[in-house]
Amino acid sequence: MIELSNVSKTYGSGESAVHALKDINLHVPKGTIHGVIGLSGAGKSTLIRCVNLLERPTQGSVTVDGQEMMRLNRSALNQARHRIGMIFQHFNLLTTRNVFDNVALPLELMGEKRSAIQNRVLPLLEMVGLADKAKQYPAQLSGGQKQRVAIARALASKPNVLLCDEATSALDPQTTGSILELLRDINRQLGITILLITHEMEVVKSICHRVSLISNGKLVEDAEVGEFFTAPTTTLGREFLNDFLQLTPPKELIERLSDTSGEDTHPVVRLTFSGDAVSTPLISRLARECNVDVSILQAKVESIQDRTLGLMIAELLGSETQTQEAMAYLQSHQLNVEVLGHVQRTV
Ligand SMILES: Nc1ncnc2c1ncn2[C@@H]1O[C@H](COP(=O)(O)OP(=O)(O)OP(=O)(O)O)[C@@H](O)[C@H]1O
Repeated sequence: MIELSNVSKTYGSGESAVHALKDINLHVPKGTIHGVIGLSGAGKSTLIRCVNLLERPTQGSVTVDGQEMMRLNRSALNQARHRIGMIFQHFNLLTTRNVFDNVALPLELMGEKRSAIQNRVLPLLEMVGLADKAKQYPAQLSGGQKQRVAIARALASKPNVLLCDEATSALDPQTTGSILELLRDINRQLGITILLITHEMEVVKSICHRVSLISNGKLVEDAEVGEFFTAPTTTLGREFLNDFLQLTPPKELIERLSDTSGEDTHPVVRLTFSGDAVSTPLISRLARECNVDVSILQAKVESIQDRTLGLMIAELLGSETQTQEAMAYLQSHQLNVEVLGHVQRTV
């Protein structure tokens, strides 16, 4: 449904040029929800705005629903944009128009008759749960309600793609949850393909089927959500995951950690495991087969879509050779083992 091929975007030129997107390839199949996550300044907004040509790529091609967007003339581009809805972090509602008239706006611009507008807007307001707010003005609404109006407005022209630019970033967690639920319903009931950008893993976990990680203008990971949460392939991906899971060693331990290993130290490791490994008694086997004791500092199990993810921070207690063997043993059982550092032996 959405295809970006070798898309690059450079702002400015010469010494002040900013290469916001570098050779991006992205495929979002029809009916799916695809998240693009990245740090501030990574290029997320630029990427999503290239889909409906609010930003024109410097290079590459953008295809939406079979139409090559950069080849369209002005009027064909306008037509194509009717099929691509968009919502924004700060809602972008017209403050002088009431809820009904905000939702009606795209239909008015398309030259629809008042009766057709009435027939379209009222069911949309029902759908987003704001049928009783039609006459209210944006200033009288909460953030979540404003975003619902923006969603209804984005759906007014019956798009088959919805672009969400940090749509929940200005909302509290509970309201975020209800907006994400609405987006999921829209995807399921209307079959609308959704491309969203976010810096929040929670958003990706809640509704996305697939996710791409963008860093410094490049797509560095592209995976099913369950795969990304259980086995990110880049350091940045792991950082996002660790921040999300809040699995960081206690402060006292961080202060004691050193990079240097030796016979008088033992390693502190972060273990991530999924699938069969979650239900396998690996820790007791480690004691039996490698003669290494495990002191668990933190542990949790998370459900990510259809997968279970286990996480643990632990000290491995044994000689240097034994702990090396233990780590190799864990890796051979598909655990991701990350050495956080080494602490002086106290036992
Ligand atoms: N109109 C512009 N002119 C010049 N540079 C720009 C413009 N828009 C964005 N940039 C630059 O392009 C890079 C990517 O910006 P972009 O807004 O796409 O990132 P982002 O990931 O959406 O960031 P954030 O999460 O902070 O919104 C940044 O270095 C930014 O300063």
